[in-house]
Amino acid sequence: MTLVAKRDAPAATQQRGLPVPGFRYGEEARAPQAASMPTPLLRIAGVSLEYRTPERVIRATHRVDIDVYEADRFVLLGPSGCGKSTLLKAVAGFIPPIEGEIILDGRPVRGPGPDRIVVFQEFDQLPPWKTVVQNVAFPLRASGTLGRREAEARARHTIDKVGLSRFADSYPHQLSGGMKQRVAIARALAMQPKVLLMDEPFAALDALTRRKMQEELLALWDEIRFTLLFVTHSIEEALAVGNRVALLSAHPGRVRGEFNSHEFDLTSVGSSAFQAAVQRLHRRLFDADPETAARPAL
Ligand SMILES: Nc1ncnc2c1ncn2[C@@H]1O[C@H](COP(=O)(O)OP(=O)(O)OP(=O)(O)O)[C@@H](O)[C@H]1O
Repeated sequence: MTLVAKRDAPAATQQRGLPVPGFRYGEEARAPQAASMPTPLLRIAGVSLEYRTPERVIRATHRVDIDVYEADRFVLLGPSGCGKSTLLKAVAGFIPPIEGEIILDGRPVRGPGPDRIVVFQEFDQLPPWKTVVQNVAFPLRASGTLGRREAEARARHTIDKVGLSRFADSYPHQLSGGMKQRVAIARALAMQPKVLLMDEPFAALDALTRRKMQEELLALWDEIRFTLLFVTHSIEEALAVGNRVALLSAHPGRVRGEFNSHEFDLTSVGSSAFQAAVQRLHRRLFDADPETAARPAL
C-alpha cells in the first residue's frame, strides 16, 4: 500500500498489481510531476456540504479535495456519518456545495445529469416483468435519450459488453445475483455516464454473496474500464475494490489521507501485506479519534 500526500497514478495508466512508471511502492512513494499527469475527470475541490434543518445546520463534509481520473476505482472510506453518502449525492448533483466546487470533465456540476449514474443497492430488484434487454433499454427511453430502436440496439451492445448476450431475452428471475448486478451496471453504462456512483452497494449482503458481487464488479471493470466512485465503511472492501482510497475523518468528513491500493485485489485478502494495510488504515482512521478508537475494522 502506498501512502501519497495528495494524489496518485490514474488507473488508466495502471495494470492491476503492476507498478506504475514513475511510482515507487512504500511510504516514500511520490506522485509524478504534475506536468505528466492527465487532467482529472472529476475534481472535488474544497467542497463543504451542509444540511439545514429549522433547528440547526449540520456540516457533513469540510473542504474535501479529491481528484478522480478516468478508469479509477476510487473509494470513499470512512466511519458512519462522516459524509460519504452526502459527498456522493453532491457529485450526483443533488446537493450543492456551500463552498468549493465539483467539476466533471471540465464543467462545474450544477445538478443531476445523465453523465453521472448512481447504481443503487437494489440491483436485485430489476423489474421482473421486463427482459434483460428491456431493463437495460428502459432508462434510455424513459429519459428521452434514444428512441425505441436505438435504445434496444444500445442496450444489446452494452449487454454484450458485460458478457450477457446469451441472456438478453431472459427475465431477472432466470439470472444469478452476479448476473443481475451486471444487468444493473449495464443499465447504467448504457447511458454512457462519465462516472458510475455506488453507495455501499453490497452492505446488506451476506459475506459470500458480497464477495461474489465484488468479484463481478472487478471482472466487469477489467473488461470495460469505467470510472467508479464507490462508498464503503469496510476497510477490506475499500482495499480490494478500489485502486485509490480516500480516507475521511469522522463527522464532519475531511480527507485524512489518500491511499494507493491497486496492488490488492480479492485474492490478496488473506495475505499478510493486505492485513498489514488493513491495520494501517484502521489506525489511521481511528487513532486520533478516542471516541471511535475502540471500534473494530469493519
Ligand atoms: N437529510 C439529512 N438531514 C440532516 N442531516 C443529515 C441528512 N442526511 C445526512 N445527515 C447528516 O449528515 C452527516 C453525514 O451523513 P452521511 O449519510 O453522508 O454519512 P455516511 O458517511 O454516508 O454515513 P453511513 O456510512 O452511516 O451511511 C451525518 O451527521 C448525518 O446525520
